[in-house]
Amino acid sequence: MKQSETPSALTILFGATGDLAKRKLYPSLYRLYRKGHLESGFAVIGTARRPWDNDVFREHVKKSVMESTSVHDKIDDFVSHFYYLPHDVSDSESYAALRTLSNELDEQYSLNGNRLFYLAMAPEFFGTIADHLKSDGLTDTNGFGRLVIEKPFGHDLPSAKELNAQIRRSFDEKDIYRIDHYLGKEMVQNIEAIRFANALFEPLWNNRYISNIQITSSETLGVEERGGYYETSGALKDMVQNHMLQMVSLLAMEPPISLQDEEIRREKVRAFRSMRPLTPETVSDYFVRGQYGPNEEEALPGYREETNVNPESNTETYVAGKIMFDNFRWAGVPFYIRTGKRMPLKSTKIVVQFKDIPMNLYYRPDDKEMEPNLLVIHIQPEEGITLHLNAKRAGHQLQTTPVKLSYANSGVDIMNTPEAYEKLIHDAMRGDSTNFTHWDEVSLSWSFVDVIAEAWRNEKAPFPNYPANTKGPKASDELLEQDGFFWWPMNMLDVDICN
Ligand SMILES: NC(=O)C1=CN([C@@H]2O[C@H](COP(=O)(O)OP(=O)(O)OC[C@H]3O[C@@H](n4cnc5c(N)ncnc54)[C@H](OP(=O)(O)O)[C@@H]3O)[C@@H](O)[C@H]2O)C=CC1
Ligand SMILES: O=C1O[C@H](COP(=O)(O)O)[C@@H](O)[C@H](O)[C@H]1O
Repeated sequence: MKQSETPSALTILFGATGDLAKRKLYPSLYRLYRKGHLESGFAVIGTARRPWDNDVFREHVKKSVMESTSVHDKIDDFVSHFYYLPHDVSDSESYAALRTLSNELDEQYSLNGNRLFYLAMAPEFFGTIADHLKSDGLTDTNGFGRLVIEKPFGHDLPSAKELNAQIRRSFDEKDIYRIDHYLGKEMVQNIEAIRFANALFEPLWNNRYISNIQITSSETLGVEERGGYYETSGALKDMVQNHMLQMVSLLAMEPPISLQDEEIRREKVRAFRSMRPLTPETVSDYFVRGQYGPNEEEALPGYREETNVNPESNTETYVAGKIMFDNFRWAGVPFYIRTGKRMPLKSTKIVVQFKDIPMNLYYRPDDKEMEPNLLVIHIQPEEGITLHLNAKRAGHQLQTTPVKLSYANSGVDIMNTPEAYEKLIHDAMRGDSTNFTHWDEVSLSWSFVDVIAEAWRNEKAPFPNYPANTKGPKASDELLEQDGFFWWPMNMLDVDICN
């Protein structure tokens, strides 16, 4: 579908007074508006319990946009499309009022009955809201009715199944858009283009030429004010079950026969299915965990000192793991992943390490081993690609020197890079579900992660095991050392910005 073909639609936002709406959703809608993607008509109804009115809500939306960008053209026209309805999600009467307002706005803005129901609320409400939307007639229009839901989708496979069954009572799978915001990131979407639009890589994309793949997503922040949620989640469920495994599946999948959403999904699901399953006995061979402790020199608290965290908490704030695929393409190639809070760097990168050449004809002046070729995909904060090669050292017949070929989204490109949420909201409006997670992917990733979570629940860890603002527990390095590898240092891999 072309960018210009965004249909007119009413967005009904549950959780309109919340943090996600303020920080991500309103600024993203404004960016879509400024780029002209909402020209065919739009209106937004925000709902939450707070007794706000349209004016208070519009001021709130305006403020959130102003805080996120220095460009504010036509902001008053933009916010004039926003309406607020105080609403308790478990109260039937609220839905009658919502239906009346929706029908009025549908007519006023000629929205053709198209509706996007965006649930930016705690997951325990998802089932109730979906039920009411159907039983109280909000889905009963001639246009589309799509349900956009935030993570977490359950906290294990049984709860995810239950939640799925609940929302499927009211919505078909094709109308359910499960958000994984990593799939909206420009360079995550670029993984497919790098693989399938270059003659150079796809022939090498297998166990004959690749020795291992490393994905790192590190954060400098701690849990901040989300201790309550994080205690029930930990890094495994917060980051690995969704974002990390999604990136793994895009790297491991077979080429799809087209870029249609169902074709890509089919290949991702096949990749998930070929991940080697773990057992309670093998978990510790493949996965390790960590929890940050205090860093007194830098006055950083440990995880156990954070608000709403149990002082004896066994929750992991760091995970490193090795994922093996039992299929022809990847047999023997480890995919290493690691993610953690309170690390020294905010950075997400993928490193594809190629195998060494079979025989070395050159040497390095410092007697070091020649470095392997690396393809580095910089997801954030910088966006780009770097290819690490070896070239002849000028003036020396037999010596090589490492060189980098870099492409970085910079200047105009980076300013035009859509925010992940902007892209995903736009996709949901256009009915493109490629970058949303299908139930099959969710259920397979929970099956994989549940075994690890269960093993860890049953065994107390020697936490804390890394000080805040350091690179994680020793066990993470050992995981690779036992296979003869090491984590490529993040700072060494920084992309050179070419303007
Ligand atoms: N914040 C973030 O960065 C991210 C959040 N998410 C997910 O997004 C969702 C929302 O998160 P977040 O915005 O942080 O949460 P908040 O706690 O900030 O917001 C929750 C919202 O729900 C409303 N609410 C709570 N109870 C009811 C009720 N009974 N009836 C109607 N409205 C109610 C609250 O408004 P009121 O009190 O006025 O009723 C508020 O608007 C969660 O699923 C979270 O996991 C995902 C990724 C990142
Ligand atoms: O979903 C989540 O992601 C963020 C990290 O996202 P990023 O885009 O900043 O990399 C993480 O902080 C949060 O705990 C988790 O819920």
